[in-house]
Amino acid sequence: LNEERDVFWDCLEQKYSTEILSLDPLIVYIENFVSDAEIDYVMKLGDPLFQDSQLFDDEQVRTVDRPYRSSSTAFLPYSDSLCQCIGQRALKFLGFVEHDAHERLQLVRYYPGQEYNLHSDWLAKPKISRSAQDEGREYNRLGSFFTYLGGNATGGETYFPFVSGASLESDGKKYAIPSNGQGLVVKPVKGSALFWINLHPSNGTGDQRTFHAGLPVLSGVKYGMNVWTKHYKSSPIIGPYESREDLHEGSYDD
Ligand SMILES: O=C(O)CCC(=O)C(=O)O
Ligand SMILES: [Fe+2]
Repeated sequence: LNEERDVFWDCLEQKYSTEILSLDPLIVYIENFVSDAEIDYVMKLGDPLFQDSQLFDDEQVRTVDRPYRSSSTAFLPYSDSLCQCIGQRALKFLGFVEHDAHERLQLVRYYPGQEYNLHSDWLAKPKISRSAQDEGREYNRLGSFFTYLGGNATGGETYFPFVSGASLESDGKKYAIPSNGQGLVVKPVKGSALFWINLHPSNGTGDQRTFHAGLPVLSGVKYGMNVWTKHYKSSPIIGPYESREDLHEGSYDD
């Protein structure tokens, strides 16, 4: 039944390319962040695990809030070898930015009419980690990697209303200025990812300008994948950064 789970992936180097869409807050477009084979695999892995997407309320309790967030979510097992490769790829991307650990990978799925209204990925109160290696430590979500996994959706762009728009030279295939002229919309192109920094580097508080939405899917289905990286309270956000190797194993379940 679960034969996919027994596949062991060696971490292959993935050749991706990057473009900066916004410097402050930092938003980077990453083309080819995951391969088609990786997408096929995580979609099969996640397929039986989808449940109604949840939100955190003010007390950090998970709740379902439709229609605010009407999609489905599948948490992927941290122990899976490909999930670990993708997680390490994300952490390596961070370079001199704190990259001790990330939350469990999660898939999101939107059917027509489904959306995720305006929200921040950072949390108003720090989260308390429940993972084995950093249990009890307070953290917030420093980096967001949102990867588009395909599904032939129309609509379903990711919308940042408070970020300066894309260059007028952009052809609109990857990202564009929305029709109202305000902000940035990024199209769900299979294999591409959007990376941004959620917290103010100076003090670790949430950056309001990173509020964003997953716009309603008009037709087809949209799949995405979240990888959120952690900033521990009282750690420096920007290096020179020496990562703690002992934290690289077994971080999951947040
Ligand atoms: O669906 C999107 O385009 C964005 C999803 C998102 O922001 C999230 O899952 O936190
Ligand atoms: Fe988000």
